Amino acid sequence: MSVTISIKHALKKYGENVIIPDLNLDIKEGEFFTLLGPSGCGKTTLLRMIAGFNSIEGGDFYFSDRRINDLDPAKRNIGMVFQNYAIFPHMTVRKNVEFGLKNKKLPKAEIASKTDEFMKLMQIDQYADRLPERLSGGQQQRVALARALCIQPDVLLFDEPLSNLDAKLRVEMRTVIKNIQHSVNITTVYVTHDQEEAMAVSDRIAVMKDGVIQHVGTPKNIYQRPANLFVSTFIGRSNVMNAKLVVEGGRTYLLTQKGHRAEIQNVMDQYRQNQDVIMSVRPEEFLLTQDATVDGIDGVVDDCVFLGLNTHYFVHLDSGEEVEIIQESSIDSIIRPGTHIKLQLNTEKVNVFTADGSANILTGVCNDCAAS
Ligand SMILES: Nc1ncnc2c1ncn2[C@@H]1O[C@H](COP(=O)(O)OP(=O)(O)OP(=O)(O)O)[C@@H](O)[C@H]1O
Repeated sequence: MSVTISIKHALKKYGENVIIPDLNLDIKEGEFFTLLGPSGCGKTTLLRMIAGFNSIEGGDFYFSDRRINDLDPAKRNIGMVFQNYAIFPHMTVRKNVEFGLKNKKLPKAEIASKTDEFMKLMQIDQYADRLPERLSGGQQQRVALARALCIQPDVLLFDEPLSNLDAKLRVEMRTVIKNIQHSVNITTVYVTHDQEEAMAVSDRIAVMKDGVIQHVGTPKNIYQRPANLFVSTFIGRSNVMNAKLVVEGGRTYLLTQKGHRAEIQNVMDQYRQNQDVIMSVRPEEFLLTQDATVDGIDGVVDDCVFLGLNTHYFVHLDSGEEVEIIQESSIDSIIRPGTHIKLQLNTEKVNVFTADGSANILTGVCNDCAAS
């Protein structure tokens, strides 16, 4: 049976160092939930608190209605696939998979049938009698996954499970993990620092920094309406520029450094006032034209990189700012370095933050964090 995970006011310290000051989080039943953030932000620490391997200095952890703070890790019914939680090298694939079932002291026939079932599910049944050293990295992770799944856990925990694999296998294995998770529907917490991996597998993502959750939302919401400047620059690429918000006659405009003005509709009421802001634009969201009569931001192409489907332009704006623009490639319209161009802002696609970067001032930020 799958469970919800609820974390209320979690506090974690190592000695005097506060790693997680006050964290609140609600994970839904059957959800694929990812903790994403830069190295050292506390993802593994939080995962290990959920697993029961780390002490909890404050707060409450629940699996559904059951408080688990003092529950022994072995009694939490958790399946784990950790980067350094390697499968046993001296045991065959079959013995590795049946390990958890033996610990549960299930009848022999049930152990054999469940082991077969999960080796088949993970497509490793043909290697049942091999030792792990004769398997590829991807196959070894399939063994780890089969071992985690066959005990029918309430919760699955993954800590950077793909980081030892090469790029191609990482992409293949993340699809395997996502599909298996959806078919077994077990509440899953997945730790990674790779934002593309997080976007590819997750139902929802929590972006963390310094032990504090910055934004909880679907991959699409986090990408399109990041809650603050940190999230905007950590997830995907963003061009960040200084701008001013100008309110005139009931209308709101974004004024860029060289005086270009574009009307913006979706500013939250409490922020609708003249103020310095930071504007962030995804490289694919600029409209770039060579038409000098268009009302746009002036710049000169410094470099262009043709990458097949897309062409990347590096543009020097008259304000001194540098931006990257991605356009779909078209054989006859590659713009050469040195060309004067105009950039138009699609104000529905830009994000605008307070001058300190701490908040997105546009509507549409959906922060599902319990603490917010
Ligand atoms: N056993 C420990 N004793 C003291 N400090 C620790 C211990 N484990 C982790 N830390 C510190 O806690 C902070 C968070 O570490 P944690 O491993 O949770 O980060 P992370 O986000 O998972 O990073 P990474 O992606 O590099 O694994 C780091 O500053 C780390 O140095």
